[in-house]
Amino acid sequence: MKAAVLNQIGDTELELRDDVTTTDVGPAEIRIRVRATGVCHSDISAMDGTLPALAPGILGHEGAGEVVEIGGAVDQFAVGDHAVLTFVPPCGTCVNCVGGRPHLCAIHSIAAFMNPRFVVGGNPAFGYAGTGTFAEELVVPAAGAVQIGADIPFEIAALVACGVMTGVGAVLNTAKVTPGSTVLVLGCGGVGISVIQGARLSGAAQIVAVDPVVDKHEIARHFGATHAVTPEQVAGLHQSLTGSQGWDYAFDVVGAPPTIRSAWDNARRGGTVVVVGAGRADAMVRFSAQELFLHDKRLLGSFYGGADVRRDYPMLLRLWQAGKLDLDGMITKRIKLDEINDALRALRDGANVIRQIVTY
Ligand SMILES: NC(=O)c1ccc[n+]([C@@H]2O[C@H](COP(=O)([O-])OP(=O)(O)OC[C@H]3O[C@@H](n4cnc5c(N)ncnc54)[C@H](O)[C@@H]3O)[C@@H](O)[C@H]2O)c1
Ligand SMILES: [Zn+2]
Ligand SMILES: [Zn+2]
Repeated sequence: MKAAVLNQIGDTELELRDDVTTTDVGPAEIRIRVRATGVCHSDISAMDGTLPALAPGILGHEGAGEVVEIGGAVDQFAVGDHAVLTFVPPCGTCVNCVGGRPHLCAIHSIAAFMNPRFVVGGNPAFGYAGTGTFAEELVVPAAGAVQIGADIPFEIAALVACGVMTGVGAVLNTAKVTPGSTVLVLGCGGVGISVIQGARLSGAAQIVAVDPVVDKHEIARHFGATHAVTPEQVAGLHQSLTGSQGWDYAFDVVGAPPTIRSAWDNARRGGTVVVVGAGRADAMVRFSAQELFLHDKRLLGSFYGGADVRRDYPMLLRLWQAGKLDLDGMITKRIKLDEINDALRALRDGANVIRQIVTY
């Protein structure tokens, strides 16, 4: 089959090949024919070494498709089912799963680092984050997919698998934004726009979107931002909009020390700071020992939007069906796998794209 292969960490291009295969479907696994996948910044972060990944490998982790084969012990899927993938398949029995925090389950994620599920030119190759949706087919544990209705377009379903779950989930599950509150969102990519939509759904009274790419400001307003500015303009709004008190909630959706620091500085005393952006392991953010207690702020990390995928994927798709969550509008461009390197370049260069979707 066709797939885009990352040969080594540090490569800026993926190699398009048509001789890629998967491993056989194990008893507790399923084979999915990928029908749509988004391109997320975390794919670029795998290529440049910001986030852990193994090479050779197949990137892509925001996908949806059709079940085409099931293992002997799988009873929750049938061939022909439509499904959304997840890069954190919950094992169901570990302390995190039992404790109601299945997005922190590491059982399948660790296994994915040890068990390559692709074969490229006769050699084993890893699926990024246990997935690998830049391939026409992939094999995942049955827990790595959630069944959806056949009436939901695959491109809409794909968005939910990472960006929308992460962004809306950071608002609803992690921060628990309350009606009437004020929200600052740093970064207006696919995940940041999802944070803006989550804040709008939560009834936030003021949503200030920040992005250096001015063309994204109008898009941010379309999705619910009440104000949209460049990073340089934040200080002015801090004064004029919040009376120099700061915002109730501040989200970093970039993952760089300056934006994390800005989220902290711009949250009000007693406010909530949420780090959604995924930064490098060696990038440090400085806080004084005094400010951490004195301002009584909540500094929260948000991994995968605190997702309980079996609860939250259907919830997000119901919101879309009800016209309350705009997913169609997040698709800037539909492309074929052959154009994947252009799409990665556009995202890396900060072009005016929210989500580019590969359809198969
Ligand atoms: N927490 C998680 O589990 C999780 C899941 C998915 C993605 N992520 C991370 O979320 C981040 C966003 O992902 P994305 O796909 O939306 O990326 P993206 O590239 O589409 O968007 C990032 C946006 O940040 C903007 N930006 C750059 N510098 C800025 C600054 N100084 N101030 C404000 N905005 C700035 C860019 O112009 C761009 O619009 C990435 O770090 C990604 O790896 C985290
Ligand atoms: Zn992602
Ligand atoms: Zn678990």
